[in-house]
Amino acid sequence: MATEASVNYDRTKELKQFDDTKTGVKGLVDSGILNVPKIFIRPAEDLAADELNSSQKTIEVPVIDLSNIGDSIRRKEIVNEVKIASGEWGFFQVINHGIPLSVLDEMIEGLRLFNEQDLELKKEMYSRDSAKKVKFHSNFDLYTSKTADWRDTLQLTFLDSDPDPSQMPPVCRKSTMEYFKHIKRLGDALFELLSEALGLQPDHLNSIGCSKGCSIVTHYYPPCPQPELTLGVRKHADAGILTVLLQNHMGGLQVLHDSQWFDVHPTRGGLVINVGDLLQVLSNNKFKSVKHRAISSHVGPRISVACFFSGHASLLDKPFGPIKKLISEANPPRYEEFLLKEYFAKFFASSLDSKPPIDYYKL
Ligand SMILES: O=C(O)CCC(=O)C(=O)O
Ligand SMILES: [Fe+2]
Repeated sequence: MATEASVNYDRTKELKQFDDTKTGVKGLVDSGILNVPKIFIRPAEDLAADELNSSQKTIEVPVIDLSNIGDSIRRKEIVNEVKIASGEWGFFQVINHGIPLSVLDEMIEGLRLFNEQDLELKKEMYSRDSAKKVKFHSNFDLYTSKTADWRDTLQLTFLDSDPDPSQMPPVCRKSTMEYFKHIKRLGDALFELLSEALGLQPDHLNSIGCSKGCSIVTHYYPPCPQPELTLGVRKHADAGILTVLLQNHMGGLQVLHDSQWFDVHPTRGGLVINVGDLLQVLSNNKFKSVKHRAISSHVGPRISVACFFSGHASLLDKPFGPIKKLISEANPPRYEEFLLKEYFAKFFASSLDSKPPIDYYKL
């Protein structure tokens, strides 16, 4: 039954008003709001589901130490840990991955400066233009989702080239270029481990272009006056191949495991790795792409940097599906082949809370 409040609520108008400010969630917080606007409030059934999914946890998201990865005995152990974590959790953290702490800290600091700079400067970069490789906005799916998330995003997409420094916001240009260089190298190393964990040659995933082409999507989660009513990011699985995530010390990321939410505790110097839907497809369900979310908090900001490896742009027109070597009579394909171009078109036309595009290709 429509209540007086719902009759008087013009969601589209409120979304547009928020979008037109071009200053995102941080702009709202800076204006001194004390209540979360309705466009961000989660439906009552979502809030109730949280009660069911919270209980005492005695296990933790796996942490994998990559030191001595060149040692053949240690490497076998690491590959085995990656195999178990990718198959059971779809999530793990890596430590001693070779990226200096200063590079991680400077990346986070550059983003803090970007988000906390003069609002007028940020406004100039605010855009929803899909052709723009570098843009700032809040909620890529603002107009298609049921609930907006309490976060702002600076997105840097490079599917067919390396980043162009001249396109980067000056305040975080140097730190982002440096981070990108390191993350590409780590991506290659992770895809080698994942290939081995699937029983393939180490270069298999890299040779099909998995580590080429990535988007660096950075998030700024301002403090929230009523964190119990909204989320930093709704429950979703990542649509790409693999995500490497750097988070600051605030915490808030949670992963759904055995129908329960587990915190992914920030580990100093650690990076969170998660299997995306496309790696679940490539692995023919040997690896799991799992749902995760970020909760909001009275304190902040929380800052995170997701590097989405989604394959080189040249893969967009080629058939994509489970790796042939992983298919047998006993292990038939779980997905039909599809074009990544169509897959991503579906993803960008929908919202994080709608049917994931891989569901269209399940056999
Ligand atoms: O900020 C985080 O910790 C999670 C971000 C995330 O899941 C995403 O951007 O897909
Ligand atoms: Fe995600």
